[in-house]
Parts: sequence; C-alpha cells; structure tokens
Amino acid sequence: MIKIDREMQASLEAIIRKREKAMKDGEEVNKSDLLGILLESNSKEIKEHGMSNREIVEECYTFYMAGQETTAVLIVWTMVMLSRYPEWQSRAREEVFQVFGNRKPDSDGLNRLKTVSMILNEVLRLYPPTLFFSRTLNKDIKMQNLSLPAGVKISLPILLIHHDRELWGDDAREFKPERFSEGIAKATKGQVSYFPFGWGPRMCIGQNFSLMEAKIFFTLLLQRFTIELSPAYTHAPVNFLNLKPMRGAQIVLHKL
Ligand code: HEM
Repeated sequence: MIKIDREMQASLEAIIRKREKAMKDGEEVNKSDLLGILLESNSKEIKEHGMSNREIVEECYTFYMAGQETTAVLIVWTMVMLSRYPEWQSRAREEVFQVFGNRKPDSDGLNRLKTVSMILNEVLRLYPPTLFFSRTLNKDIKMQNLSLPAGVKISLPILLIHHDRELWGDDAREFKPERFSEGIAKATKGQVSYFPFGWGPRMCIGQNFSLMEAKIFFTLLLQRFTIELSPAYTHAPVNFLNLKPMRGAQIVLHKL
C-alpha cells in the first residue's frame, strides 16, 4: 500500500508539473477540468493563501480515490444485477429508448430516467461501494440511555443498515428496485436508513456527478447491447477499500 501510495503521489506530481509548465509557456491548456481549476485559482491566490503543490496533489488524490473506484464498482454491480434480473434490464432499456431513442444522452433526458434511477438506488442499497464512514465526537453526547464521551470514534455501518430487516422488511436482502418507485424518502419512510453517500455536512460532494456518470454509461450501453453474466462469474462480494466482486465480474455483451 505504501509503495502504491508513493507511486500515485509521484505520478500526480508529474502531471501537475507538466500542466504548470504548459501554463507558464503560454500553451493552450484545459482550464475547465479539476486540475485546471485548482491551478488557475491557486495562481491567483498564491501570494497569500495559495495551496502548495503538495496540497494540490492531495486534493487530486482525494478526488481520484473518492471518485474513481466508487463509481466504477457501482457500474460493475449494476451490470451484475441487470444480468441477473433480465426483466429489469428490459425495463431500463425500454426507458432509455423512450427518452433518447438512438440519440446521445443529454442532462435533461438523464433527469427523466426514473427506472434507471430506481435500479441504481437499489444497487447502492445492496452493494454500497463504501461500507462505512466515521465521525469523531467533539463533545460528550447522550443518545437515549447511551452516554458517549468526546474523542470517541463512531463508525456508521452503511452496509449493515441497508440490509437490516427491521428497517427494510423481510425482503431486505432481495433486489427490488420498485422500493424506490416513489423516491428515497418514501422507501425509507423518512428514517435515516439509506446513506450510500454518507450523511450530514460532510456527505459526498460527488453524489450527483457519479449518478450522472452511471446513467450516461447505462444509456450508451443499453442502446447497443444486451448484457449477460458469463458462467465463469462467481458471486463473492469482498471489502477491499470498496465493496467489489472478489473474482471480478465476467460479463458477456451481445450486440442488439
Ligand atoms: C458511487 C459513487 C460514490 C460513493 C458511493 C461515494 C461515497 C462517499 C461516502 C460514503 C463519503 C463519506 C461521506 C461522509 O463522511 O459523510 C464520501 C465522501 C467524499 N466523496 Fe464520494 N462517493 C462516490 C463518488 C464520488 C465522486 C465521483 C467524487 C468526486 C468527483 C467523490 C468525492 C468525495 C469527496 C471529496 C468526499 C469527502 C467529502 C468531505 O469530507 O467533505 N465521491 N463519498
């Protein structure tokens, strides 16, 4: 892990140096991606409050670690579930064709993909990419008959709560996107029982971005292919930084 960490830091530093040099040399550079925005805003503020190169590396690192694999495993588990539940795959494809036909997806249409959103919500409930998040108490608190002193670290087990039969019913472990047919608030009956992106002021800032990415991916995929699990697939979810299939997900694509 330490070696991988060093390699990632070094490779990010190299990318940043290259972009900075291009900016200094007056070359045409992308100013609208994350790195472009960070460097542009930093160069304006550098005299007083600017970030050091090290801090820019850390920011890019956070976005990469927090954003890349989480969305990738959401897409993988959704492909697995659409293969296992072909009726949901057909419903999602019908919706995609109804909204876009063979056209490229646009943001207006993506907001109208109700079935696809229900499927993504249910996948995030059953296979939340992040299994838990933590908070450290900054003051003593009392919750019903439980007293917790400041400094205690609390873990919120996303997966366990998403699978809890008391909260979700006897079919809690089953794939039933119809739970979300009237939105998340109705599905949770207003309780805090669904939080794949965390909760409170520090909840995931990439939530809308990642759902948008996943919807674009599935629109383009379902317009072109049917998907099926290969007989080589074994269902073995494992927690390795994120919840992922231990032996990968072998998917067969058939052209429509
Ligand atoms: C399916 C995709 C994703 C899942 C399941 C996910 C989940 C989470 C969770 C559980 C947290 C902790 C929230 C908390 O402590 O309350 C978090 C934080 C964060 N996420 Fe995501 N995330 C996803 C995608 C992304 C993407 C695409 C980005 C960036 C483009 C991103 C950036 C971040 C950042 C920067 C934080 C830290 C926020 C802070 O501490 O203020 N995430 N995410």
